[in-house]
Order: sequence, then structure tokens, then C-alpha cells
Amino acid sequence: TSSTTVINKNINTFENMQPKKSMTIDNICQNVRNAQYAVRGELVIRAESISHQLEKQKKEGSKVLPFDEIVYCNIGNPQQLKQKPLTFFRQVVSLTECPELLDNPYIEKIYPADVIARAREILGSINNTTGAYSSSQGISLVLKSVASFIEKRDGHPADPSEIFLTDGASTGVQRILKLLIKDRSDGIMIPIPQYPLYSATIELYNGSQLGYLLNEEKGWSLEVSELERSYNDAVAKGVNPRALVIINPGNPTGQCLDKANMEEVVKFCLNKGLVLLADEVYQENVYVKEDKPFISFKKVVKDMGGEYADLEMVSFHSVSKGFVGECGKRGGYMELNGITSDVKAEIYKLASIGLCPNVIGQLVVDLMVRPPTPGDSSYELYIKERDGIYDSLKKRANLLNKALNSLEGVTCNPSEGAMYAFPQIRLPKKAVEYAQSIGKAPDAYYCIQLLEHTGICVVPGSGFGQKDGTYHFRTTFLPSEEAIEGVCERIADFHKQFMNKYK
Ligand SMILES: Cc1ncc(COP(=O)(O)O)c(CN[C@@H]2CONC2=O)c1O
Repeated sequence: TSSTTVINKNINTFENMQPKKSMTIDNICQNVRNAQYAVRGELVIRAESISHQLEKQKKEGSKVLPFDEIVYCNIGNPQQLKQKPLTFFRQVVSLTECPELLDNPYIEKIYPADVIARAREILGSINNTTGAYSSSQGISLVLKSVASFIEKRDGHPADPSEIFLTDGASTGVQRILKLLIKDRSDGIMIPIPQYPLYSATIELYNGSQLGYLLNEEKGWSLEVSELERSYNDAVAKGVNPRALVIINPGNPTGQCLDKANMEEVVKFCLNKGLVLLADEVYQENVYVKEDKPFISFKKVVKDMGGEYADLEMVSFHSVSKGFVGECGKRGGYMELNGITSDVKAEIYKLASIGLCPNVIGQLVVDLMVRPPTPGDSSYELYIKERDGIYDSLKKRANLLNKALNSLEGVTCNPSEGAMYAFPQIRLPKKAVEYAQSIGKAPDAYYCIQLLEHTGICVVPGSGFGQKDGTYHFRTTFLPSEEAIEGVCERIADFHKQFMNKYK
């Protein structure tokens, strides 16, 4: 440590001798500094540095750490955990990226007919190149595909001109929050626990986060009384609630809403003049379809009809989740409902500043909403891959939930949907006190210890928000079926040691 101190002192001296920097940690926008995104925060940074140590360990043939690899359970990134992409998707994309292949005399021997036809159709709609900017709202062929997907899903009309293609759902969410937040007097109601894209973006835009607690004892249910409490508290503090965010199925909590609850939410939004932001990126990740099939908020407002049909609402979807899992392609869309044309023009302007969503991402949206149909040459394989991924996710969700609920002091609501488990861990008082003595949130300390003892990287509940005095962590159930039992065993062994150490 003395040599480090000496080095640091020299660095400080050296830096002090340098010309004054125009950009310093103290004079950059402090909203950036305050924003937190735990999904890729402290734990992942630590995991990546351990991963370098493991590589060194492997090269030197030494065995310092008690594990050989990091298992990244911090992020819903299926293909990082070896989930295979859908064949049809990759075949079409490969041809759109390399159109000259279509002129190859052997093409019909390599690609199915529907792949060739789809690639030709897409290329025909983008001037035969994926390399040009598209319209800022998105490729019209894809906008039409999304509209017809929504119509088929909901049984109500959808207008392509009310749809914007986006680089993942993230950019759509951020664009709408940018529109809604001018300063701290503008509040956005978000679930607690929530996905930190929301809390981080509200902070980035200098808005006010208005948390409403999901009820863990009732399966993370959303209660209108709590919405009222959150709304009234905000108004009492002089904050103007602008929008209500619903994540359904929930992240990190995995709950699915039923229609009656959704109707209550719609009524609440209309009564309070709130824009409803319906984050539905996990709509294909529902494992309780029998009693809670996915229903979109678009369907709910149109089924309710009357004054509700035109509720100001934006719904978000993505190619990153479901059984598609093409996170890296950055594809997604948002559908507007009840938004005036002059506000829509401002949304278009925001889109135009970034020129356009990436074209490959848009094409993958087209494939997601318009997959092979019965009779198409790729249909059988598509269904086999789709159902294989879905069934495996459901199986792993249940397996992980069972394993977590068997741990001392741990309870975990079932993952009805999405890709995560969010167990509550009742930590021994000594562990809480020790964590606090070193300036760590107790659940962050637990997660750091878990990582350093097992190589399993999860995210502390403090990164998503949680009821005061409770501690959680979020893990995905994405490790393969071959790997996940080992992951559960390693978590169980660690947990036992940790609880005994701090009894
Ligand atoms: C609820 C929710 N909304 C939006 C997004 C943004 O997705 P895309 O921008 O990729 O469309 C995510 C991503 N899920 C993050 C990323 O992986 N784990 C998570 O919690 C999400 O969980």
C-alpha cells in the first residue's frame, strides 16, 4: 500500500503540474454523475476485473480463485449465455447484408425459399442496401408489419404512422421521458423495484422520480391505493406527476398484470391526467399463460372504449427479449396512442436529430412481428426453435425459484414472466452492520461476496429500489439447462457459509 500511496501522490503531483483541464468530475453535468445504472454497475465492473485475473490464472496455470469463469447473471442478455439465435432471422439478415448472394446460382440449395423471398422483399423496400439512412420514423414496410402485428394481437386497428422504430426500447423510453421532463417539477411515477433505465434517465433529464411500491407479500401486485399515495405525496411536495410507468411483465420482479388491474391503472391515468408508459418488452416471456395470458395496454384501452380509448399512452417493445433475444441488434418500436399531432411532430423531430434507428435492428423487428407462417419452408424450424427456447426459459425459471426458496432466510415470488428472479434475503444483523461499517449497502456486500466466492455476478436489490429495511438481489435464469443446476448449487453453498459466518 505504501508504494501505491507513493504512486498516487506522484500522479496527483503530475496531474497538478498539467495544464488545467476544462472537463473535470466536478464541472461536468452532475445529473450524469448522479445517474445510476446498476445492471452494469459496480458488480459487473468487479466481475470484469476478476475475469481478467482468471485469464491470467489460466495462462500461468495457477489456481488462485475458487472458480474458472464468471457467470453473468446480471443482465437479460440471452445470447451471452449461449442461447441460439433463430435460424430464419439470421438467414434473412445475412442475405440483406450481402445481396449479391441472391444472384448465386446455388442460392436455392443453401437458403429456404421463404428466406430468399423475404430478403428480396426487404431489399426492395430499402433501395437494395442496408447501408443508407432510413426514414427517421423507420422503414415503412416494417412500420406496416408492426401495425398488422398489433392488430392481430389485440383485435383493434393500429396505424403505422403512430409507430416509431427505435434502437431497442431504451431509446424510445428515453425519447418520451425527454419530452415529458423539463425540470425537477416534472415527476415520473415508476414502480419500486424498477428497471433502472427509468430512474437513471429521469435523473439524467433532471426530473423527479416518484416511486410507487409493488407489494411483495402479494406477488409484487400493483395497488391503486399505493398509486394514489405516491401521486398525492408528489403533489404535496409541489411536483407535477406527468406519467405513470408500468413494466408488464415486471423487471426485476417478474409479475404479470391481469385485465382488471390494468383497467384500474387506465382509469387512474385518465383521472389524474397521466401519460401511461407501457413497457411490454417481455410480452413473449409469460410462463403463466393459462391464467394470465399477456394482454397489451393498447387492447385494454380499446376494449374499455369511450373516453379510455384515447388515453395518452406509449407502448414499447423490443427484439432483445422474448425467445428472440437479439439484444445486440438494437431493434424495437414504440406505438403512440392519443398523442396530438403537434406533439407527435416533436417526437419525430427528436427521432430526426439521431437520423434513424439502425437498419438491421429494424429488419429484425420485421422478422419478430412477421415470422414464418404455416406452409412457409422455415415454419417448422421456426416453431421448433421458438417453443424450445420458451419451454426452456419456463423450466429454468421454476428450477431457480425452487432453489432460491430453499435457502435460509430467502423468499422469492415466482417469475410469472420476464427473465429474472428477485429474491428477498434476510441478512443476519452482523452482516448488515459489517456492510454498513464499510459503507456498502448490505445486499451489495452480499452480492460482492457471492461474486468473489463463486464467480456468479448478480445485481443488488438496491440497484432497482426496494422497501426500506428489505434486501434483495436480481439474477437472471439464463444460464443453460446444463449450467443452471450448478449455479444454484454454488449459490446455495455460498449462502450457507455466509449466513453461518455472520450468525
Ligand atoms: C423493462 C425493460 N425495458 C426496456 C429494456 C431495454 O431493452 P432494449 O433497449 O434492449 O430494447 C429492458 C432491457 N433489460 C435490461 C437489459 O438486460 N437486463 C435488463 O434488465 C428492460 O428490461
